Amino acid sequence: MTKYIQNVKLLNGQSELVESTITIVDGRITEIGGEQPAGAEIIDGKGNFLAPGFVDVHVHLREPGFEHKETIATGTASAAKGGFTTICAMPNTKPVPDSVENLELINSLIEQSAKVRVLPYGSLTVAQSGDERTDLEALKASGAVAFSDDGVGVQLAATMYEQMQAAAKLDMVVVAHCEDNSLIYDGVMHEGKRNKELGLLGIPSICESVQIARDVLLAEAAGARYHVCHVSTKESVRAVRDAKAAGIRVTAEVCPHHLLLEEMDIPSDDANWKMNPPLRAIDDKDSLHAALLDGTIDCIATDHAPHTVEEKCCGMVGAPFGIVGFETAFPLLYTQFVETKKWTLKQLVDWMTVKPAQIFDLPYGTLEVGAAADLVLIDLNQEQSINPDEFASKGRNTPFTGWKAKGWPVLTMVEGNIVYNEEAK
Ligand SMILES: NC(=O)N[C@@H](CC(=O)O)C(=O)O
Ligand SMILES: [Zn+2]
Ligand SMILES: [Zn+2]
Repeated sequence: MTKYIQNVKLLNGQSELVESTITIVDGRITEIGGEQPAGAEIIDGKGNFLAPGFVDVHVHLREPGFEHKETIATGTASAAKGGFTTICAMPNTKPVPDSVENLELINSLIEQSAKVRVLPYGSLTVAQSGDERTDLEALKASGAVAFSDDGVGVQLAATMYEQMQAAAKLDMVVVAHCEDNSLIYDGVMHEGKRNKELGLLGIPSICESVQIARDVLLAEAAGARYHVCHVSTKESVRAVRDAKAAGIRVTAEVCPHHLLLEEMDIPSDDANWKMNPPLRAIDDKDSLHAALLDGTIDCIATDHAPHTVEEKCCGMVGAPFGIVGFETAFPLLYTQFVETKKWTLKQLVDWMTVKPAQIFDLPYGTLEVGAAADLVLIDLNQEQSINPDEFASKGRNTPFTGWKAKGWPVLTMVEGNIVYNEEAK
């Protein structure tokens, strides 16, 4: 089966858009800029920008166990609509993928209903309880992309150290949600200025940064590959930067919301602004930008975390942490940072494709000949305002309602198959 996408613009190494074509045979890219092959199915790119499908190494699909928030079907439909073609699913489901049996159950659910490529994490501890360690070798053999207890921090240094040693033997990455439970202080937002104005308890920056500082030293001692989730504070940035300078094998991700928002943007006690880690101070936000630009932070990940309207209805105190991310990530980052010339389009695309793929040795996020034809066509001129009622996700929990943005995906393909088409709406 041959497909030929004509009339598209591709990025070159100088971040310029150049007219081209893509030929796909049996789900793989076979030629870039070639002539139309005889008998090919023709797809008109209509002059839109064509990028590698986005790779998101931090997402929550909620199934099994929390299908009222999201399912693999709705979560992957949301990913496809946002231009994501490979996503790594976090293990805070019920059951937790802490055994071969549970991971195989998740694999079979993915097989049944995923619209994009889903690579599941295995957990670091049984039931993510932080006590009993999981069998990482068995989880790897059953297809775990990496290991994480995301949703909670690993409290005991020895547990983290021993799992890092086990992961190092397997040449696998340990992925950490860094949060010291003794430093949460029942907070629901950042401990700074805005929480006092709103009369809400705050989570201090050290809650995150001290655990990162601990972990990079453990990773050094274990010789492990260590990846930090959703970095949010300037002290965390410094810990990662210093660790990299010392030759420790650490990588890090940042979420769109931490690049776009800070604590003072929170309009009121509204749980659509509640996520973990919380929106920090403006100098934290600035340091995240500097860290992306200097390579301290390697990539962008959404931490797509859907919850129900009922759970998010009634203020921050009772609500769960988390906001959705797939369908707003690219348009917001493109509009706010590429259109304004802070970043090049190539930088943004690399942070959402090859950079995350490299951390996990994934062969995705590239348009090279021979690669899987995972791609997204994006209309860079189309402007829309964000309306959660139009999300393919079950989640409506976003702080970006009403924001105007350009750069909307119009067609997404995984292995040459169309998984989202704006025209089919
Ligand atoms: N980020 C969040 O605020 N919430 C995530 C958990 C997590 O990523 O730590 C969730 O699962 O809802
Ligand atoms: Zn987390
Ligand atoms: Zn998460």
